[in-house]
Amino acid sequence: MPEKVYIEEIRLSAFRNYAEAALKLDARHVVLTGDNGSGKTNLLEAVSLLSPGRGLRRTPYGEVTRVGTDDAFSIFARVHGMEGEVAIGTGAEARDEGTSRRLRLNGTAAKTADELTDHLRVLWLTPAMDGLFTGPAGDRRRFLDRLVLSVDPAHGRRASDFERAMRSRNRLLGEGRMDPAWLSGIERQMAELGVAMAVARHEMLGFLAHLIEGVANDAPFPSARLSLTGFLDEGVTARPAADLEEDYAAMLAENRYRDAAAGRTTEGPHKADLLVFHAGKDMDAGRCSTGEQKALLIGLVLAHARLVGNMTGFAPVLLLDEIAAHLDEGRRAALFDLIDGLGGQAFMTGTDRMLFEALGDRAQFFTVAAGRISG
Ligand SMILES: Nc1ncnc2c1ncn2[C@@H]1O[C@H](COP(=O)(O)OP(=O)(O)OP(=O)(O)O)[C@@H](O)[C@H]1O
Repeated sequence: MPEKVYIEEIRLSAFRNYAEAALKLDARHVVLTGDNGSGKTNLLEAVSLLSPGRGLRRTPYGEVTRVGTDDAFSIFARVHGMEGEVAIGTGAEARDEGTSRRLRLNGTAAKTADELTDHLRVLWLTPAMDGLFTGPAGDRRRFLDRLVLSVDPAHGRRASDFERAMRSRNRLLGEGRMDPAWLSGIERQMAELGVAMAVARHEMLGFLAHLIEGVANDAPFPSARLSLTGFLDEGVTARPAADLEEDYAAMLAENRYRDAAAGRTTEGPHKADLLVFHAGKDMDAGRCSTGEQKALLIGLVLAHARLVGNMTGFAPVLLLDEIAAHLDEGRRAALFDLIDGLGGQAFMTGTDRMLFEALGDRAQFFTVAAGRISG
């Protein structure tokens, strides 16, 4: 069983509907119940900001800061982390800050938010992800990239470097500057980064497939079969990276005039799509029922959590927003056992405390009402 990482304390200031709030925790799971709009998801969002990126809602930081306050939001947490106890402080520099936040680890300014992954990994499942299988490919790509990022923090840097190179290429093409030497240099860089991204994504699918295979057929959550399409496809696993880079660089060179006319790069890792099949029914997830899709998603997130635990030796912190709402009693109890079996700390929300009864004393229970938390 992987070691447990858990949040011992979290304090919020000027965060969403919280003026000030503090939560002291032991290593158990955390159940937050309260009415709609009371602040349950906001609290999960604060925990999600203990990982790199913009958190589970991906909103600009200016919107996160409490309306009507002059000070920017801040979050402080004490975590029993992967390298022992750590104090994490984060928040926006200024009230209207959109895209950057400061981060201190044990009182010292961190160079990049990636340093957070040395201490804890945070994974989440929210109702906003319910449309994942039927929504745009970009959402599924982002979902997959987050999976990769949680075991391979360098994936984020590769993706942003690729984006930057692609923007330079698009700009040159858009301005009609068809300088072959300059373009070839950029395209070579795009090829290296793009193939590395594709390989990392395929590797993640391989790991997950291996893990899912080991799950019994009668498990309460159906198994997913995953594949990638839209960029290099099967070739990624079958051929050496150097050959794939050659192919992609050649493709980019050949597409220059077409891409100039389209105003964008038409082929690349930014065009990939994650295909999800309900393995038991051999059915495209997008055509499964709402309940089946939710169950598939839960199964996928739990498999991912197990993978992170196996690969790092530490169980991730799980944020499960309204996880119990649409499950019958038997499935709920089975879900809690599965979550507990992962060995980490899970935060779960719902409107009704009764839904979480089967957790018993495996969880600490809190009530949230209008931006206040009580035990
Ligand atoms: N920047 C902000 N300043 C003040 N309040 C905000 C801010 N952003 C969001 N809110 C408010 O926070 C409230 C709580 O939202 P939250 O999503 O946490 O509710 P919830 O308890 O998860 O509810 P539900 O059960 O409906 O999902 C909402 O009423 C929202 O308007």
